[in-house]
Amino acid sequence: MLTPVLEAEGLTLGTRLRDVSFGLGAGRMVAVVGPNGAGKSTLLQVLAGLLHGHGRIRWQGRDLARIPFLERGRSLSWLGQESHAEFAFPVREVVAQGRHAWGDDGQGVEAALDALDIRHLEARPITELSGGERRRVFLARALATGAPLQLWDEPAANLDVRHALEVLRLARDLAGAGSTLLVSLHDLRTAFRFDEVMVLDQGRMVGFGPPEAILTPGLIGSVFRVKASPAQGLALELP
Ligand SMILES: Nc1ncnc2c1ncn2[C@@H]1O[C@H](COP(=O)(O)OP(=O)(O)OP(=O)(O)O)[C@@H](O)[C@H]1O
Repeated sequence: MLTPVLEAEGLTLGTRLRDVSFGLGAGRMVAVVGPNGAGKSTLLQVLAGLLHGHGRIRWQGRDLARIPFLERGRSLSWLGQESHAEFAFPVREVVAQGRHAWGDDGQGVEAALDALDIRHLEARPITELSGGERRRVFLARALATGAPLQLWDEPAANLDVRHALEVLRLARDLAGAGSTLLVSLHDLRTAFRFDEVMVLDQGRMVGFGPPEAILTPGLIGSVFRVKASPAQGLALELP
């Protein structure tokens, strides 16, 4: 097995996260699933250094908490669950904020505007966009960081079917270029398109591995309390 680039050991935060340990390889696309309140957002925020619990996090073998602030900003990017915007910055400026840790050099901003299909919105105040448009702006900001570790909390929330598929393709392209992605989501069928899936339930990790091995009808039944059948559902693809 490849040496993990991100290692978590015994992550604990009250009852929200209980003794969660795992290792993620470079270029892996990992889905985090679990019922409401399972701890998905909490885990991503702990990894991003926004919440502080117990346990250890190592990035490329180094204690993440000891990596200097700007270097951490270049290494990891966090996309929060909410797409609320407080201030009326133009879209382009919000995307460019992703370059803060690089001295606001503006690199990658053009590519991010195109990748998230928001170039036509670049001069608009972010406060005057729809929920899905705002989501794409924040995703573009995360992308512009160029960070090799992307932590995305429900990135496709509010996105139409086409843009949701594009985000999935973008994630795959990033992983193909060597980035590691940890992405929380609710759609279990989408989770099958990831390399690995991590299942959280009441703060505990109850499964981690290839989706086919983990998302069995038995596990889905016990964690989500729904009956799952292995039959294929509606399949949607980009043209
Ligand atoms: N600010 C907070 N203070 C205390 N407890 C919180 C806070 N935010 C969330 N929680 C609790 O932590 C637990 C995990 O919440 P979290 O947001 O991580 O779940 P989630 O899996 O992301 O859920 P969802 O699918 O609803 O987004 C829940 O029991 C929740 O009530």
